[in-house]
Amino acid sequence: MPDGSGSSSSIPLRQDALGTLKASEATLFIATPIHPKSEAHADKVFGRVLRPGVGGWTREAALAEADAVVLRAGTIREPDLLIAPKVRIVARNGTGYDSVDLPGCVSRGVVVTNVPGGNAEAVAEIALALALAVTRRVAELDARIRSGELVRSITALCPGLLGRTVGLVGMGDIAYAAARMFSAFNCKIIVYSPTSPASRWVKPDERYPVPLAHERVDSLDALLGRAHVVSLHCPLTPATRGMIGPRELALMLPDAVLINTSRGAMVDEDALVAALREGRIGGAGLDVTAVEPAYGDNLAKFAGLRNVVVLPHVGASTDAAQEYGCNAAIDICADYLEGRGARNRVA
Ligand SMILES: O=CC(=O)O
Repeated sequence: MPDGSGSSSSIPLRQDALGTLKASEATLFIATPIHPKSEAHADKVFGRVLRPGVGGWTREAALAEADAVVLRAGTIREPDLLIAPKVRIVARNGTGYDSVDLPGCVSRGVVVTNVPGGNAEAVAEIALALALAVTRRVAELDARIRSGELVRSITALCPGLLGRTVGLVGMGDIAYAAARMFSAFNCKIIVYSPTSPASRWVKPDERYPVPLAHERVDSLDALLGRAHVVSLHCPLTPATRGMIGPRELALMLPDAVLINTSRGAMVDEDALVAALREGRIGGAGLDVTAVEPAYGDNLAKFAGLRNVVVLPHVGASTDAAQEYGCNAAIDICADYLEGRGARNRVA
């Protein structure tokens, strides 16, 4: 994963070729709707804000005019870049940037940025919510009583979360926030990351003034063999795509629960469904699926599985996270166009 210090590409940046531009005279393209307060912020900062489907603008026409793009949901791919000759920056509100064609941007001198950490607490909350929902059978029992079934409490026994071992894969801001939250349930935190330095896990920060008790394990296999909850918190890269497949599922404890709030493609869903159907693991909580949106046929494979809770990729969808992250992406675009550099640059 890039370190955020910018790429060393020899391709000249569009910004350098075109010179700086006042945001108040520039055009911002907001690719998909963002938090209403951030929509208003964009209108204040930029001279013109274009939104597909608003004021007669199509996505194509707006891209052709835009100097900068703010991306929340959706993607910016090669065909978009081909029709966006003026775009100098794509600013993603979010941690992941797999939705942006990075090589395509780099080859055109377009800078890409993200907002790391801006939604860490929000995503961690959803990881915790999913872990509770699955280990306490919340969604299953709700669905059963609503369908008219009389459920006696003695038939609803479950392992619960208190004191269990939570294995976090990844050591970024989201994993850190998740570790703090799971710690409140007296969980033992074990973490595995092939790449991350662990500095902030031992140095308290202002939000968590005591060092975070955790044990770092040196392989994914070691984590899978011990964790009652396995929670994924790494970016989707060629190395992490399909990282949880049949072999890894077979290494998990028989009552273990898999939580994925990162990217669906990190899990081999067919192997996961087979493991769940055969009762080889305890359950799964998925905020992300291989094919999104989680709707209609995309969800068919999970039909009838009571031990799975699926959400429509809402980890980052709190008011606070969205307003903060979208405002940050807008400000990053303005700063960059006006010559103050590209904060959180990933390409
Ligand atoms: O999915 C959400 C993000 O990338 O922040």
